[in-house]
Amino acid sequence: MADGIDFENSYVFRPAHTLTTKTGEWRIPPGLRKTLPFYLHKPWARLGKPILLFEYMAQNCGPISHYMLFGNHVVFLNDPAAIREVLVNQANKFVRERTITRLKILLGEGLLTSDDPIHKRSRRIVAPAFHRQRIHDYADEMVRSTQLWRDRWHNGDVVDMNAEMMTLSLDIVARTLFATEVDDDIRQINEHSNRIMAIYNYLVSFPNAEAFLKYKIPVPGLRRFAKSRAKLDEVVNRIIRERKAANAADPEHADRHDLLSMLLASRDEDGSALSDEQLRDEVLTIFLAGYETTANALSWTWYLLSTHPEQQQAMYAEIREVLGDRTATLDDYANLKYTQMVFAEAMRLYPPAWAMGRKSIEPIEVGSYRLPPGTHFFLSAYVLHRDARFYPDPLKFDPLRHTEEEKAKRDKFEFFPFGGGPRQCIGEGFAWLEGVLLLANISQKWRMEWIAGQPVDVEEKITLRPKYPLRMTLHAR
Ligand code: HEM
Repeated sequence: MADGIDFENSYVFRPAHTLTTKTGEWRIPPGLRKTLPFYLHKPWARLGKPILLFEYMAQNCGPISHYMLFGNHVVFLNDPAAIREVLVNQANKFVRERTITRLKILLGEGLLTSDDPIHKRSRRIVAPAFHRQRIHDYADEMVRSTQLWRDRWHNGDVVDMNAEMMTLSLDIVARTLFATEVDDDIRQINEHSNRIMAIYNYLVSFPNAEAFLKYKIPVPGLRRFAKSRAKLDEVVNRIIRERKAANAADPEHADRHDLLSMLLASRDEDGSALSDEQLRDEVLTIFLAGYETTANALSWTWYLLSTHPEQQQAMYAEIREVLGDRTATLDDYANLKYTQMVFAEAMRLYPPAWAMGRKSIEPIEVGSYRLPPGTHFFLSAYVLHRDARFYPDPLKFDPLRHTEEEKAKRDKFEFFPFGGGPRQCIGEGFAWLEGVLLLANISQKWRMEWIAGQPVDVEEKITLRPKYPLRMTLHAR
């Protein structure tokens, strides 16, 4: 907790205290004295900038802090042991938080949005599509896409690297999920999911949007959403229908080594498969969860490399040594150690899934506190990864923080860009492989130079996007 603040007499802060209600006695962490909207005039409580709020809470109230919002208790955790309690040890006492459950209006009961028991079953059925061996099949497609991409650039081109990574990552998802290039269908999925993501914050804040949608009550933002969702349904359902028909006609070639083949073939222990509706939900979930996160991780990596020529050169030296003029493939992954460390360090500073939330359904004991059911818990990899208690000189880009030796010293929840526990990212292996192979194959041919003087900031939407274009000059090697 910050020194020198008189919590007892502060107008902003309130010390830890005991609260007795009809349902029990609770021990509330230190935090804000009044409900959050009361402070909206403060620079740290600006709408749409929750990172500022979380940083402020962690700095002033310590690793476990509290505020009230619309009658709900909200707790922010900035402590690895407390985060482990929520994500792993007491995971069964939590459900998804509203910022994610609201996505159900788009993703239905897919892996990302559902709670147990639906989640457990989906995870069992979808898991084989992400097994190590299977991900290795996808590596070829990742490499092929990247090769085509890097050959399209010209020496001296100036590009917005975020736009480039979004399109490349989309191509990779299209090839690995549907065994197709970015054709008209994929473009439509992309366009309509982007439209929906653009109004995501509005959708989250809209009270009872589900009922408005169900009864087709005409509200402009929701109408736009419903239109895009109908288009997405049409395209995704058609892709699934056509694939099923093709498989029925030619069962021998049903496995096209893509994610969709795996989802169609997967069975639960009792032999049951995903229904058409579940297939639609999972396909859209994997599409959305899989492409923007990786694209943002890579965009931030290029930004850091282009502004740190020494580290960019060190990575290139490794790539030359491991590959010579060969293209990096799956077998090279393990030897591209510095490249892996660069990707890790970029995700430390700019974790694409910058925050996670849970809502408790039982009393929760964490640290020396006890919170009632219905409390919203938030944790942020962005805030914790930049905490000097865990990373000295935290803003310095230093890939050597991720050597095997350093990693062995670290608690899992000091570096958790992929979360943890039963909801840990199912695509983590996929993302590491895509990130490292793409960095190696592009760096082999290109050096990036940052164009000085541009503004750089984060935009904390559902993922951590660059707020402005990341413009850099490409130099052929
Ligand atoms: C750098 C890239 C990525 C990052 C940083 C990332 C991060 C995360 C995180 C932190 C979670 C857990 C959220 C929570 O606990 O609330 C998650 C879940 C998930 N991710 Fe990823 N992800 C990435 C790439 C991918 C890819 C490539 C795929 C699929 C191809 C994917 C699919 C999913 C799915 C389906 C879930 C929900 C899992 C569940 O709840 O069982 N992600 N991701």
